[in-house]
Amino acid sequence: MKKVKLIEEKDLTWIVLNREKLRNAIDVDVMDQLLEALHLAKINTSKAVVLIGEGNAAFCSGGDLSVFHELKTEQQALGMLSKMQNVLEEIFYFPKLTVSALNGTAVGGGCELATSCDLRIAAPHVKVGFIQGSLGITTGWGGASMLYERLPQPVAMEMLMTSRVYKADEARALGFLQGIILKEPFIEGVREWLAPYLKVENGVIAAYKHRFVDKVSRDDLSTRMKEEVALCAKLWETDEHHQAVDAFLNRT
Ligand SMILES: CCCC(=O)SCCNC(=O)CCNC(=O)[C@H](O)C(C)(C)COP(=O)(O)OP(=O)(O)OC[C@H]1O[C@@H](n2cnc3c(N)ncnc32)[C@H](O)[C@@H]1OP(=O)(O)O
Repeated sequence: MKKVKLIEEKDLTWIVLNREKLRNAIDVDVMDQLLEALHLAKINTSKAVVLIGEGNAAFCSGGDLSVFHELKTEQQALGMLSKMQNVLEEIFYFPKLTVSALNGTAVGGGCELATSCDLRIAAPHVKVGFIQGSLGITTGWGGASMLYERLPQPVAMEMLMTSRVYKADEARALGFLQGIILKEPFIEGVREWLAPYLKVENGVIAAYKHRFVDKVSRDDLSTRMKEEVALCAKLWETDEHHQAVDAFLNRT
């Protein structure tokens, strides 16, 4: 079974993280399959891409700790972190509208993934949090550099430094989320919320997207993300990080 599903419709391409039992955690296969799905979404005729997770418990629980826990050293971590940085960059500069539809909780790298999209919308039960700090690391996929592009600096700093987990309405008030989807089923609510964006032609969406990404130099953002990834890789090999992950994996 594919770990990432692609559903192509006329106006929307849905990219679905398909690991419900592991709360849609991201391993190396998911990274490869995300890139593949993005490539197909780029060349089809849809206007927007929606990232979503299977089930309603989690949008994405971040990196797959059951496998990434095997990465012990800075160098080992760097390879994995850089690979996902590349995926996030692809999404940030994607030539169509990109939306993270949070049908469940987004924590750690799951929040970084959501940040790479132009817009974030969520079901009311959802929680979001850059919890990396509580695991003795920082954002490792370049998510902080992107968050500083998306939110006012004090708000981004609060979310990152406190490692707090926010309820959906709190995240909406901070501006991290642009909408709360009350309608059920969630997917229908997402379609309804996005409908006004999809009334215009592809060229209009592409043009306005271009105006935004044009002002964020790719070289500059990429350099900042690489520095962020390298710093996270350093923290990755500390005892504090390994002990925190052990505690999660061995909880009773
Ligand atoms: C590498 C880049 C940086 C990062 O992403 S660091 C952040 C890593 N992520 C985390 O620490 C989040 C860990 N997960 C959680 O806090 C919770 O599972 C979460 C997402 C709030 C969902 O809670 P619940 O709905 O109560 O589900 P649960 O805890 O019982 O989990 C169900 C099964 O999924 C597993 N799982 C959840 N998140 C995972 C992850 N990131 N990697 C690997 N396995 C993960 C969890 O161990 C459990 O497995 P099992 O059913 O006990 O075998």
